Amino acid sequence: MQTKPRDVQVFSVGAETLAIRSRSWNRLRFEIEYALERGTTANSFLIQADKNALIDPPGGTFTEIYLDELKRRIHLKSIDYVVLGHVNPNRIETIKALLESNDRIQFVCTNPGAIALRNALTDCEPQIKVVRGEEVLDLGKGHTLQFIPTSTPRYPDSLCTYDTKTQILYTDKLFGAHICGDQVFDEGWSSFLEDRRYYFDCLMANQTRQVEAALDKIADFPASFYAPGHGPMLRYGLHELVNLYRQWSEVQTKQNISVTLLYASAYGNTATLANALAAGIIKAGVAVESINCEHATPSEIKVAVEKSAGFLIGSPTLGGHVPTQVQTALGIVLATATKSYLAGVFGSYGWSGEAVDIIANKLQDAGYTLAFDPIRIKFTPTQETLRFCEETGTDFAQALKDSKKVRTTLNPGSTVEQAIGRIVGPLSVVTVAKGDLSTAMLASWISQATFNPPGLTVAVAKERAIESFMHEGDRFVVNILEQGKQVRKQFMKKYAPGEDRFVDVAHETASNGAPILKDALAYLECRVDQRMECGDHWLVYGVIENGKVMQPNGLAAVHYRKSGSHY
Ligand SMILES: Cc1cc2nc3c(=O)[nH]c(=O)nc-3n(C[C@H](O)[C@H](O)[C@H](O)COP(=O)(O)O)c2cc1C
Repeated sequence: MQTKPRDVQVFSVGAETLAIRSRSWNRLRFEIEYALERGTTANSFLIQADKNALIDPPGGTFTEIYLDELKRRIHLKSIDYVVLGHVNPNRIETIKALLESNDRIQFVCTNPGAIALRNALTDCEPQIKVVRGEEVLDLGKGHTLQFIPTSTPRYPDSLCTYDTKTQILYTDKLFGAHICGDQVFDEGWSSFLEDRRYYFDCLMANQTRQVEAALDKIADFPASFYAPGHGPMLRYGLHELVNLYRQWSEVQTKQNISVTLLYASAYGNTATLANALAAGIIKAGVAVESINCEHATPSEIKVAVEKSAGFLIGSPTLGGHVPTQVQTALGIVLATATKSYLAGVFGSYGWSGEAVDIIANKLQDAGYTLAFDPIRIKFTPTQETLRFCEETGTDFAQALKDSKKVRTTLNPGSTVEQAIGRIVGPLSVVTVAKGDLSTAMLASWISQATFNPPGLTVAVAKERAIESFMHEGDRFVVNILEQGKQVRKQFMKKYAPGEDRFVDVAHETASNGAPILKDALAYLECRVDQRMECGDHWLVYGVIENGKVMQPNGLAAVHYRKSGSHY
């Protein structure tokens, strides 16, 4: 893992335009969108024309190094505008520091952005230019800024900005990726595809209606490149990624089952939990429609609930209460959803946390089944609690699929199904560990794939918890089990979200960090080289870097089946 200190990279990306990229080489935060651990960049931009505009200053972790670098390029006092693609609590620290040097700054943002900014800056009266879409901002020297509000549940104040001179479209959250590196543009763009897809799955897939609307809006602006808030700029793979965003969105819209995810979040903690739950649900092939209760109309909520088979309600506790907007949403749910809907409740709290219990009790009193114990998380969620939420989301989706009796496309009892059942593989336990987290999966869809380099493939169901630990560059161990030994039993049971898979299992740590089962016949230490999306599974190709036979006289346990419709 990289241990370089944070730094700031400055690069000219167009006439009078600098990209100022604050870089974190390590995982920046716990939110699941950072889980691939490739670091990130917080991209800010400076346009120096007759007037000077700064776009998207970074969050508090970068304030000092960012301002030091910025001061080398411009007197802070000569900044006229700060354009905000969205306002979040994180960014406020840098905004306050900018205001201390220059109280003349005019902020440019949407109306929800202005409200958030005024709430966060209680000890001053920031000058704000609210944009709704028709306004233009003339900076001189040909730089005219146009604004495109692209509100989403997660970022209701989201704003894209277009500069007519450079034809740069500043896309903020859209088209980002959490990757850190020296590369400013996306040369060899397809090599970032896994990161972009992961970012989409975590942040966009639960709000595809709004993402598709945003894509339609920005399509009208001829862009030389897209400048997202995180990761490399999009020049070479621009059209391809826009098409992929459409395709990935369409996959969600076409799912047969959907869940409505209703929440409110004053400080972002409940929203983070909502995102992790959504990622777990989506991974299991069930669509999610996220609704931020603070910004949704009653009819939007009603329509979403009517279309779905289950709902989740998330709420912080504020002043011992459920915020009014969540209460209203709850009322609509109670009036709309039949008792067959599967339900779940979650929320972040500070000390008493009544909101979650109030909602859970109301739902239970009304006769709904809660699919999991209400999740209450104190203040900011940790890496473990977010994993727990993700797995809970997956179980929730599975329960819905079971209740709807979603079947494989194989015809039970057919000759094809029986023939497929004759495909055999070594019964194994695949193990992984990352930071404090570890997990395992019983697997038999494993096969040697290459001689040079030595490599194998493992088919991992999309909803499997271990899937999140098997991205490019991740390490894993295949423990091949021995015939006649009963190791498999421990791994055949159904685990609760976050449950430790290694209790009472003799194991040690491989040089790649993953657990080796001491009772295995042999083990192979692998590095994920590629993964391929194949229907309901990911086919993971791993290069074998180390391995050992532990029982030289033993035989591999082989899994014989009568039918190809189960493992
Ligand atoms: C004005 C205010 C009132 C709060 N009241 C309560 C409370 O009564 N009980 C409680 O457990 N936490 C309370 N909290 C703590 C929040 O629930 C906690 O910060 C939580 O993480 C907020 O979740 P959010 O980020 O999703 O808004 C309060 C926080 C604030 C700012």
